Amino acid sequence: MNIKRRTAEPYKIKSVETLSMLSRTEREESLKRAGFNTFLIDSQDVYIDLLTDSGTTAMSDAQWGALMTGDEAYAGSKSWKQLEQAVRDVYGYEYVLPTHQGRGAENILSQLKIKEGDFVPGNMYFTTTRAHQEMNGATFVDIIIDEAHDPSINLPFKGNVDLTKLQALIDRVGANKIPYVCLAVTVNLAGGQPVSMQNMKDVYELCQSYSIDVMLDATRCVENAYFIKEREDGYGDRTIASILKEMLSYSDGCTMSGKKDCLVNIGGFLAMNDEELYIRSRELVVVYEGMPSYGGMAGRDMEAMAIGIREAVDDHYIEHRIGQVRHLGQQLLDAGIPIVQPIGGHAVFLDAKAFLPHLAQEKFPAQALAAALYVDSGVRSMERGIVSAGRDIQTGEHIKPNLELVRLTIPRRVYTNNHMDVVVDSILSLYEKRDWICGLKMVYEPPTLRFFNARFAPLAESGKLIDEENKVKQIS
Ligand SMILES: Cc1ncc(COP(=O)(O)O)c(C=O)c1O
Ligand SMILES: N[C@@H](Cc1ccc(O)cc1)C(=O)O
Repeated sequence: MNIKRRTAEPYKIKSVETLSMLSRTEREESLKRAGFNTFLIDSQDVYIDLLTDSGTTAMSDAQWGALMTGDEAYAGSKSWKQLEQAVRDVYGYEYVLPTHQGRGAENILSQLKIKEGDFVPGNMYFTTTRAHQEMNGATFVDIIIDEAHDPSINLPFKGNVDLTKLQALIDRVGANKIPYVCLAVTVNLAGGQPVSMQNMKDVYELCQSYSIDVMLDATRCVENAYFIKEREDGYGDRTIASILKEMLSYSDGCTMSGKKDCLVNIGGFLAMNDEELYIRSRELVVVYEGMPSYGGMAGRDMEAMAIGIREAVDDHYIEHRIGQVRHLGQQLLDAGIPIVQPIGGHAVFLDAKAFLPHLAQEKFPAQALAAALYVDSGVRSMERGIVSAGRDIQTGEHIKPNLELVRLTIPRRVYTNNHMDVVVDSILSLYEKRDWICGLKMVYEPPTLRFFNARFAPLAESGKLIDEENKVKQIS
């Protein structure tokens, strides 16, 4: 008999947190209070929280144990030494500075490197990263391959940079107007898509020939390493740790949100090999974050992060992590639900344009779908479409991204595959009722990073987001 052997979690559960299970009416009320924005729903009203994989990790017993050993000294904390050493060992950069989270590092890097009128190329934008670049006077330029903007194209390395786009930008504006290339591994908004080792090498070589730095957004770099092991020739027998080290060697430094691939609930860092940049960054760390020996983190947080950095490169951990995301995504694909392909590293992304073709993009289909999913089952997801893209800084018009997505983001080591199955069932049932889901109008719009706090209302006259009783087919 040909038995397909299954695998299970490479950990067992030592402590549990009870989930709240509201009635549908209670969820409808909660959503209304939240202005139909899943960011504004109280977490106690959520059953399965797939809003983000950021800071939502379950820590290991070793990490919890280490909290007690945290050195809370204002200066020279020994916990900082542990963290610094872990970054040096696992990531390979010479200089490290702690920050309270990823955007703390983005702030410092952008302030130091960007001058008014500069251009920062990147493989698709990320909200906070672009906000810091723009606040410092730069224009973000997207240099990701075109295919990344099409949810249905299946490519192994859909996060790759199009080198002709990078070369064209250098030719157009000149290398001296490009302070650095911001290379994300993986690419969050493209669907958690990886960059190949070859592409990282090529970008680095091209940049070196023009003395342009390559600064990684290393937030999900371990997930990227896994895809290289799985998909790129010559890496199948290598450890994740060695692939990761090689990846980062094709860069001059990185910003890191420790809340993802460092397996902790808070923290981040800025790392680099250039001593001069390090000294200047240290000056800003004391202004914005705290002493360079804690940077906004408690000593106990740094102890936990030092351990998380090493745990994340365990081959069994990462194989299960990516496997769980696929467990969710593959069932949706098999059932014909439109999702971004291939399935990425940290999340499954529903293609809201294809799910709700009756809603024009100005009616916020991804926002409406995320809200409808919450009503259906208490599963919280996140809009990643026109609301997240914001407005063009020049024209003030909505930026209309090709990708209008709902992100189902899987926290690390938190949920079981049974939870994933519940999510699948809810999405399948919603797909059957999709015609009855109406669009939204934005009734409050904050000026920056609007998706966090914006408020919406249903466009349907009934005021109902899903009119199941009357089965009213919604048209745009
Ligand atoms: C790709 C990427 N870069 C940067 C950040 C910023 O990190 P943080 O949330 O820790 O500030 C995030 C998440 O916010 C992210 O997903
Ligand atoms: N980086 C986290 C938290 C976050 C969410 C949305 C943002 O636009 C910014 C930050 C995430 O991607 O989930």
